[in-house]
Amino acid sequence: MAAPCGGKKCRIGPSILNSDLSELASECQRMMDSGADYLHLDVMDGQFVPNLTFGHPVVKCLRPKLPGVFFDMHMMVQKPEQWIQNMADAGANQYTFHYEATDDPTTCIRKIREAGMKVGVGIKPKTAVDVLLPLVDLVDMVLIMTVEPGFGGQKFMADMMPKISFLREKYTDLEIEVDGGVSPSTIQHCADAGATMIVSGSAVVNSENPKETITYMRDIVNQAIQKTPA
Ligand SMILES: O=C(CO)[C@H](O)[C@H](O)COP(=O)(O)O
Repeated sequence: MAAPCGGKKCRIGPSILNSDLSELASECQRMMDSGADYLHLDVMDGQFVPNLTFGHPVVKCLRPKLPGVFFDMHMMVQKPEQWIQNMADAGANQYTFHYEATDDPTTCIRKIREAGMKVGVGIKPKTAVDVLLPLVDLVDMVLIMTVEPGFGGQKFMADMMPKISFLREKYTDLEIEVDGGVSPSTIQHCADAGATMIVSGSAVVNSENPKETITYMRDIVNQAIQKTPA
C-alpha cells in the first residue's frame, strides 16, 4: 500500500519529446485536448545529456498558443542557473533542474523563486535520494528519473521505486514526479510507491487513444492515493 499523499490528486503531464516536434504546438494542444493536466517540456543542451531539443525561444512561441497551460520545464542542462530568467520571461511555470547539474542547488532554487516560477529538483537514476533531503522543504516538487535522461522510449526502471516510497514516507504532502518509461503497464509501480505527478511520453503520444491512456493512468494513481490512510 502507498504511503499517504496528503489528500493530493494525481496529475498527468505528457512529455512531447517523442512527438512530431515539427508540429510542437499542435502536439501540445492534442495532449491537452486528451485530458493532460500539464505539459512536461524536455530541454536538453547536449552537455548534461547526449541530446538536444529546444530552449526558451521555442517556449516563448508556445506560450501564446497554449494560454493557461502549466509548463513544467525539465531542464536537462548543465549550469541550470543560466536559463532561469529567460525561461521565466518566456512564460514557463515551473523550472525543474537536476541536482547533478549545479554546484549550488540552494542558490538555484532561490533564483527560480525570485523569477516567479515554481521549483522542481530532479535526480538521475544513479544519484542517491538522500541528496534531496536538505532541499525538500525549499522546493515544490521532486523528480525521480526512472530512465537515464536524454531520450524518450526507454525501459522503466522499477528499482527506482524505493526512492519514491522513501520520500513519501517522510513527506506526506510532497509532490513527487516520476519520469521515464511510464505507461499503462508500469503506472501501478509509480502509484504504489506514492508518486503524484506522472510524466509519460511515448506511451501517451503514440497511443491510438491518448485520452483513454491518460485517464487510465490517472485513475490508477488516484485509486492508490484514496486507499491510503487519511
Ligand atoms: O526526460 C525524459 C527523457 O530524458 C522524458 O521526459 C521521458 O523519457 C519521457 O519519455 P518516455 O515516457 O517515452 O520515457
